[in-house]
This record gives sequence, structure tokens and C-alpha cells, in this order.
Amino acid sequence: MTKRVPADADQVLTDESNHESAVTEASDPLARLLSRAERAESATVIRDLTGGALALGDEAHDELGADLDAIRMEREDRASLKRVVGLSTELEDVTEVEYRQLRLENVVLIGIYSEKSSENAENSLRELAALAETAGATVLDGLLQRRQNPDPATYLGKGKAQELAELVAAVGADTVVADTELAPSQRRALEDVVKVKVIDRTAVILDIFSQHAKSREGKAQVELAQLQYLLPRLRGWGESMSRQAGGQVGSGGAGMGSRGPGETKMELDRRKIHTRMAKLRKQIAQMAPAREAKRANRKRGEVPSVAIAGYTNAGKSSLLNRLTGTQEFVQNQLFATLDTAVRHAETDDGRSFTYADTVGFVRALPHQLVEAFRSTFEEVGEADVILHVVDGSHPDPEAQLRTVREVIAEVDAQGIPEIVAFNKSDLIDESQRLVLHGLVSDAVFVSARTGEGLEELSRRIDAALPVPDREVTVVVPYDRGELVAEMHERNRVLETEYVEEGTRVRAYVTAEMLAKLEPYLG
Ligand SMILES: Nc1nc2c(ncn2[C@@H]2O[C@H](COP(=O)(O)OP(=O)(O)OP(=O)(O)O)[C@@H](O)[C@H]2O)c(=O)[nH]1
Ligand SMILES: [Mg+2]
Repeated sequence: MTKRVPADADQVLTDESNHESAVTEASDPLARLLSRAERAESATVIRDLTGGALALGDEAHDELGADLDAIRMEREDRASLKRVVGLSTELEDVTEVEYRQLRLENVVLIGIYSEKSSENAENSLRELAALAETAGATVLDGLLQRRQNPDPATYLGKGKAQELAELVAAVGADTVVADTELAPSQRRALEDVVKVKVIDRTAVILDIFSQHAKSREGKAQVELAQLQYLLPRLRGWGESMSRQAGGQVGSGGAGMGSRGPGETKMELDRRKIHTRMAKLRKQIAQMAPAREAKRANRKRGEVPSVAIAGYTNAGKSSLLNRLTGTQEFVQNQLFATLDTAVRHAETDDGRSFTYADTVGFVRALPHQLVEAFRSTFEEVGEADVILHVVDGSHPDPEAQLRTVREVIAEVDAQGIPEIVAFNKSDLIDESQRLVLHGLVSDAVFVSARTGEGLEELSRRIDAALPVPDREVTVVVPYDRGELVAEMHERNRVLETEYVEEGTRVRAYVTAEMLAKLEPYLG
């Protein structure tokens, strides 16, 4: 399952045996990604097994053994990799590897802004810091440059890139994170200048998603998104390898990239990725019917639904827990929730409905993820009410509102009644309240922490929910046959039977129809 180390690996690194696997992994990122995916799949198998499925065939037993090996190996790999922190800085040349699993340690953030004020860019960089920390990094510093457009070659301008290189060396960072999606060539060029690995916002978000995905479907969706992100970058990798093979080999003899098998292997890799992506698409498509069925079931019972949408970390899951008394996963982390959770609830007058907690939104949500999670967002598009949760204590709630509404529009959900709840009201003062009130005048102020405003919010939700159809059984006299016809046309008839007094009909009917049927109710 793992690949062996090339014979000359220890020319590059010291002979500490732990480095072995790190070199292998670093020199073949694709193999790592694909094998990680395989291992991840096996891990699911094991969890399923401990979940009680005991009917194991021999094959499954073998599989289990292999799975355990794989998991052990992965753990060892991880442990050994931990010990080679700063690997990339030591090598002073990491340009060969275009895609790596993120092992963020000490990072410096960079961004660009073109407006007069840097406020927006600063907020975005602060968010990037939270993202990087969620992914497990320590943020050492941030650097913003004012420029009309990013430099096509190195993203930052030449001078600033040099300054960045000095900063990176001074603070001892091993990674630079750019607050954008970098072109593969930009990333390579910037790495050449700063001498440590450079990644972008998209890669960080993808990494967090891959750490947090729990369901099989979620995992498949994230992996598909990762491969989509990787594919165009693979070309750059190939070019860089042939460039290296073309003679520009560095001073230390054969560098890591030049050992690569070059274009032929590239083609093979590309094919492997395409095959894997096709497999994932198929898997996801096969899982879709199950989700559809679940959703249809809810619809069939005519149970209305409330989708809780909002920026990541706004407090959606906390509110859901408060509103329904359940225990949804809450963490001060971005993207704590990746799988849509559905909870049942009741209005004060006893009508039942559902809440769906959804994946949080973020600025510049990678398009690969919007694609991959389309089905999740579509859940929002099919809701009867959208509960839009905004963190009222955030420095830029307006941008959060805008981002979420953009995605809502993307899934054609603009027509759905929206209730805006400014959460974390325990953290905001009167003047902030006024500002927020100015943004959305009919918003509800709530606090999942103190419980403030929850009753009002419940009332607002109750009022916004459609009155669900009622199941009734009526006996309609034969001379009122038009009522039966209308039920067939406008409502959902479950059963009809002809009895002496008339037609006995069991159906889900609207409030309007119910009024007409009043005299014939059983
Ligand atoms: N002070 C305060 N903190 C809150 C409140 N509601 C939630 N939080 C905190 O905000 C953080 C995020 O809460 P979550 O409920 O996980 O947020 P979420 O919107 O579900 O986030 P994702 O699932 O990551 O998209 C947690 O640390 C909560 O404890 C509130 O009303 N007041
Ligand atoms: Mg959540």
C-alpha cells in the first residue's frame, strides 16, 4: 500500500530512519492522496464493523487485517512526519511538489487589496487566520499589499515578495498562505522567491473539509473536490518536472523533482485521478437516492422544514440545540458541521416540522466545494423557511449576510421566506444593535448562550411555517361529486371507497379544502 523510498533518498536527508516515509510521501504526493483515500475508505469499513455488522466473510476478514495495517501505517507515517518539521525550509527548494497534504505548522498570511481602505482585506485575512488555525496551524504574521491587481507572476509584487522572503526567514515560518486561489504558476514562482511552501485559501478550506467530513457521502464529496483542485495543478507539476529533467538540476546533485519519472508517469497519474473521480461521482450518485428518499418522506408527511443557514461559526448548531434540546456538535472552529442534520420540532400549537442544520458558508467558498456540496445546499433550496443565522458580534456582519445570500440565490432559494437572527447578542452593545438593526430591520436578536430572544424567534418561525395539510377521512354524498373531483385535482387522495352514503375518501387536504369538507367529516 505504501511506496518504497527511492534508493538515493538519504542523499537529501540525514540517515534518521524516520525520515524515510516522509521523503516517499513528499516525492509522490499523488500516490499519497490516492492511498490516503483508500485508507480513509477502509477506515469507514472498520467503523461499520464495530457498529455491529458481524456477518463477516473471509474476504471481509482479510480486508479487516489490511485495514488495520493501513491505519497503523498511516499513524506511523503521521508520527514520523511530525518529527521532520521544517523539512521544506531545510531543502530550500520545494517547487517540484505542486500538491501536498497540508502539514501546516508556522504560517505567514499574505493578501492584496485594491480599495482605499484595507479594512475588508484585514477582515478577510483575520478569517484566513481562523481557517489556518482550524486546520491546525500557528499563525505568525500577516502581510497585506495594496495593488490594483495581483502580480501575474508572483501574486505579490516583486519587491514585496522579497520582503516576504525576509519576513519568513526572520520569524521561522515554514508555510505561506495566500488569501486567494493562486494560479499554479503563481504559486511556483512565489515559492521560488520565499523558499518555503506556498498554499492558498482554497487548499486550506479543502483541508478542513477533509478533516471534518464524517459521513461516507461527505467524505466522497470532499475527495472529489480535492481531486478537482489537484487536476489543473498536476499539469504545472509535470511541466516543472520536465523542466528539471531538462538539465536545470540544482547544485546538490539529483533534486527530488528530477528523480521523478516525468511525463509518462504524469499521464498515468492523470488517468488514475480521472478514474478515481469517476468512481466517486458514481458513489455519490448512488447515495443520492437514499437522501432523496429521506427528503421525499419528509415531504410526503407534509412536514414543513426550516433550513438553518449561515456563515460558519455563526452559532447555527448552538441555536438548533437550544431550539430543540438536542446535542449537535458545537465548536469554536470553522466548519464544525459538514453533514446536514435534521431534527424534529413542534410549534406551540402542536404542528410538527423539521430543522435542518447545514454546512456553514465562508468568503470565497471554493467553487469545487460548492459543486461537491450542491446537494447539501439544495436542501436549503427546498426548505419552507430559511433561518439565516448571523454572528452579530462579528466585525463585518454585512459581508457575512451578503455571502450567505449569494449562495441562497445560487440554489434558487430567494423566494423562500427568510428570518434573520443576529446571534451572540450577549456579546454586543446598544450601538452595535443599532447598526445591525439598520442592516436588517426585522431581524430577531438572539443568544444561544443566554437564551435571549429564543421565544420570539420560535414565534416568528411558527408564523412563517405554512399550515401543513391535514389528513382527513370524509364521506362525501354522491350529489357532491365535484368535491371528490376537486380533492383529486388539488389535494392528495390516499384512498377511496364507495359506501352506501357516498364516497369515503382519505386524503391530505389544505386548510381551504378542509373548510369545504367540514360537514362531511367523520
Ligand atoms: N457568546 C456566544 N457564543 C456563542 C453563541 N452561540 C454560539 N456561540 C459560540 O460560537 C461558536 C460556534 O458555534 P456553532 O454552533 O458550532 O456554530 P455553527 O454556525 O454551527 O458553525 P459551523 O458548524 O462551523 O458552521 C461556539 O464556540 C459557540 O459556543 C452565543 O449566543 N453567544
Ligand atoms: Mg455547526
